[in-house]
Amino acid sequence: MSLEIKELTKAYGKKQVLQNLNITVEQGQCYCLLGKNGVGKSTFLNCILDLVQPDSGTISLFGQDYHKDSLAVKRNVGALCEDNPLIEEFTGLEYLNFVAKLYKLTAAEAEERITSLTNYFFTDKESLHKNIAGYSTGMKKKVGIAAAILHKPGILILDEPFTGLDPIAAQLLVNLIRNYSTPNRVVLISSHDLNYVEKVATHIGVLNDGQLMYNGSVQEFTMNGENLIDQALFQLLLPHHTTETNIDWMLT
Ligand SMILES: Nc1ncnc2c1ncn2[C@@H]1O[C@H](COP(=O)(O)OP(=O)(O)OP(=O)(O)O)[C@@H](O)[C@H]1O
Repeated sequence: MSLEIKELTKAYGKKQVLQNLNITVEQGQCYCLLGKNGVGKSTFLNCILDLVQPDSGTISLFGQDYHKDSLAVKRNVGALCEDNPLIEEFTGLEYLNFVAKLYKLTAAEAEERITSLTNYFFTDKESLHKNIAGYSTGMKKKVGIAAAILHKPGILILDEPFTGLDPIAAQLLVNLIRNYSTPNRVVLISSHDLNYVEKVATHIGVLNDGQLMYNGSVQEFTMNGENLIDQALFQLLLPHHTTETNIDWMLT
């Protein structure tokens, strides 16, 4: 068992966001968490990353939990957070080298991995010598993704990884995620980009009202490919969606 979340509960003030969530993601799986805006996907991922303190519940990664040895757990996790915090005064290369040092990569490892990842994602190498502050959203995202996998973490957590990427970069990321999902690793993604989710997910979780409305394989979710993921998701969520306001004024 690789990533095991039991009875996870989180409220912000009176707003109950997660209620007794139970999720297990096994090695080799790419688990994609779906759900409407504000349903708690980032909160859930941030609890796993120890960035948000849950009210109750346990989180165990490869049998270890944060209470026993938080550094050992964090060494084995790579993350792209939704707000993708980088050090904007650094150039892209400086930032990636800084992250490589944090993870104690050797100079040779850092050189090899940073060169290959930047060659993979960036056609404009010049930009990597410029400050991140001047990067576009997509360029920042590529740096954030490269930083997340530089140390080859056993658990890779990506919050909205496709948002802001151009179609070519998004397809490169699809290929990278597929290659990264080896039988000994866990990949956990939150995304609204169902076309890309379709290409990488082995398992799906649908969060709604603090709980999982679906938690299982893609095959079962799509009825062995009879539905696309977006059709299956609409069927699940639309009955729970109310539109109280009409917008007919726009028609005239
Ligand atoms: N630090 C915070 N303090 C108070 N409320 C918060 C905080 N962070 C998130 N929330 C609230 O918790 C709920 C879940 O937010 P969260 O960002 O986890 O949702 P999400 O599913 O990731 O949304 P989206 O798909 O729009 O990114 C929202 O109602 C949000 O307003």
